[in-house]
Amino acid sequence: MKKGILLVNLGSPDSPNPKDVKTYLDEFLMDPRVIDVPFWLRSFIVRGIVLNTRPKASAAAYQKIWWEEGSPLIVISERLQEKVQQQVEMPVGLAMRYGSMTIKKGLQDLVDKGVEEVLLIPLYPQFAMATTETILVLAKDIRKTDFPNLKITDLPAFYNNPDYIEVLSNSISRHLKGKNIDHLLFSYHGVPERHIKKSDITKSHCKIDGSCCVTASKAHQFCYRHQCFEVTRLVAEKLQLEEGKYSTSFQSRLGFDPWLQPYTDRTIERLGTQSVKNMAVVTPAFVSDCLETLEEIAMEGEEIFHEVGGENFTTIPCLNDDQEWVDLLAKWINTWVTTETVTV
Ligand SMILES: C=CC1=C(C)c2cc3[nH]c(cc4nc(cc5[nH]c(cc1n2)c(C)c5CCC(=O)O)C(CCC(=O)O)=C4C)c(C)c3C=C
Ligand SMILES: [Fe+2]
Ligand SMILES: [Fe+2]
Repeated sequence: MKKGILLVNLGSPDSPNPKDVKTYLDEFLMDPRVIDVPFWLRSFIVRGIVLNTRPKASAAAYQKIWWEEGSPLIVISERLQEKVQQQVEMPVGLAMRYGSMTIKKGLQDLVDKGVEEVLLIPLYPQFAMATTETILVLAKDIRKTDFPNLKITDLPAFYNNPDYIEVLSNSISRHLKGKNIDHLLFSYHGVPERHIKKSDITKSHCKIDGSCCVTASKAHQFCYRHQCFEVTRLVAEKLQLEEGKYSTSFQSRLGFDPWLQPYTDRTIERLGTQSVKNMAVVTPAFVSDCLETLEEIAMEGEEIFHEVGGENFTTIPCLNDDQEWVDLLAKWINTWVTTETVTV
């Protein structure tokens, strides 16, 4: 069977103009795994409220980070795709969950090249229903309706894979070389607390208290919160970070429901106020730089830090098309080719 790879990332608007941003946000926020309330309520919230104001504000933010070649997230994902393609002997495609580069087109391109078996790689280290799950569910629906003979296997969340932790740790070390950092903040994209409870396969483990995420449970296979704290713990161990000199927070909350805490903006403010002068932020929920890293952290985060007296603020780039990251993806792909299984 001829094999192929489909890398899948989140997606971006076609342009940073309010009209394109609105189209993109409509598709994104109407996804029942992103805003997980009944359709009528989601329509009311998204189409009746959010889309009346947010596209203009989001477009202004996108305009600050947009590159000549396009959206950073898309351009970086394309660079990654090209580099992975150079390392493996089967077609490597790229698709986005939202926007014009659809999963259907990505699968069609592979099928047109004679591919019969696809390894789908969601470009997220941690599992979340708003990211990995929505990709897998959509890909399976598309397979059923359009490509019934195509075999699809997916790469599971790789948050605790030792090679991934090493690549991430090496990248952090490289970007902090020669810098004197008082505090390293691991900032992950937030999700509503409700999402964590919904993904709990035991239905009783995740209480989002101080202990559930550090108490072993099979719920952790799908617990975004646990997986984020694990990345921090494993990287801190690898880099021998001193207790108290690093912490975890969650960014990009939207709406009024409780989201995972502590919140990144308040954490940066607190650290700056508590006399941290030199801080760095790493964002391991994203493998490609995007609006959330380039604007929310590198611009807004830095501004908050300086306002409260902080001096040096370093935003560590995502893995992007880092050669060690490319090599690791190629290693996972080649393992799948030779063993027919994917375990990370
Ligand atoms: C209820 C809303 C949202 C949930 C839940 C959510 C989860 C989530 N998102 C990412 C990764 C990215 N999100 C990005 C942008 C973005 N996210 C939301 C909302 C939710 N995300 C919105 C409305 C937006 C658009 C921008 C804005 O208006 O604020 C991006 C950047 C995309 C880009 O084009 O650069 C990424 C990447 C993860 C990993 C995640 C859950 C774990
Ligand atoms: Fe998001
Ligand atoms: Fe947990």
